[in-house]
Amino acid sequence: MSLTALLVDGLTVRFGSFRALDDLSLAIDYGEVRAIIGPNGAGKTTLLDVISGITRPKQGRVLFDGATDLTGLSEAAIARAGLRRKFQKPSVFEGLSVRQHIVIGADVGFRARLDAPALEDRVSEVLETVGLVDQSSRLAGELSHGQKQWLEIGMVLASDPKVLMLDEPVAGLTDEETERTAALVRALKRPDRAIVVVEHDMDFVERIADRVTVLHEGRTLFEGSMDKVRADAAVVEVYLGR
Ligand SMILES: Nc1ncnc2c1ncn2[C@@H]1O[C@H](COP(=O)(O)OP(=O)(O)OP(=O)(O)O)[C@@H](O)[C@H]1O
Repeated sequence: MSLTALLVDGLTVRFGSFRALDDLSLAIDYGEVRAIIGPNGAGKTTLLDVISGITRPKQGRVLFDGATDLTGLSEAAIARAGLRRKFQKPSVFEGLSVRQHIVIGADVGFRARLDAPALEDRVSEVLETVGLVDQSSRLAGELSHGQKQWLEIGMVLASDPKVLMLDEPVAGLTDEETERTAALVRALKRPDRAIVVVEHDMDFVERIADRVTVLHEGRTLFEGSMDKVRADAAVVEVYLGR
């Protein structure tokens, strides 16, 4: 295993003549929680779209685990390699139970198929981690917005991802739900996993991120701890000061 989980190398994505990503390079290590922040249109979602195989770059590549170039692979192949994403909008199956969701996540996701007892253990462990044990037989459609977010995190977690991407995990959550989500994200940290979080809630980012990358106009404006990010004049100018 390489120390670097994701090496983003000279990525350029164009929509017409507009560069959503402009020769962007950055590295994300195993063991860290990395927040990607920046103003609307900075390219955060586009970056996740390239990593997860939804958008093809015009130039550049994304190396996973020091060896695999993701930019030529399908979304399914990238997911199978262990890179998983929770999208911004919750999209649970309203008529399936919480438990069934986690089984689906474990079953379709697990790189080595689990036998029945191992699957059972995995599902129980994930329900415990995301705090939904008491809700396990409820229908997903009956859950609160926060619980739906945790359920979706549970689904991706069930596949034991090497790279976990969370797109705005606390948008629309109450303060208490946001706090619980921060504790959850910290609990998902592992030496053999990289966690990448796109978020606009700076207090949340401060609580979860080991390092923060600030994007602006498709490029890295600043990278460092949240303390340093808050103190950087250029970041305050284009984003935090607004
Ligand atoms: N399919 C597309 N076609 C044309 N333009 C696009 C497309 N997808 C994104 N863009 C543009 O690329 C730019 C970067 O968008 P992106 O969604 O990556 O920004 P973001 O940093 O995630 O913003 P936000 O915080 O608002 O989610 C935006 O100006 C957006 O309008």
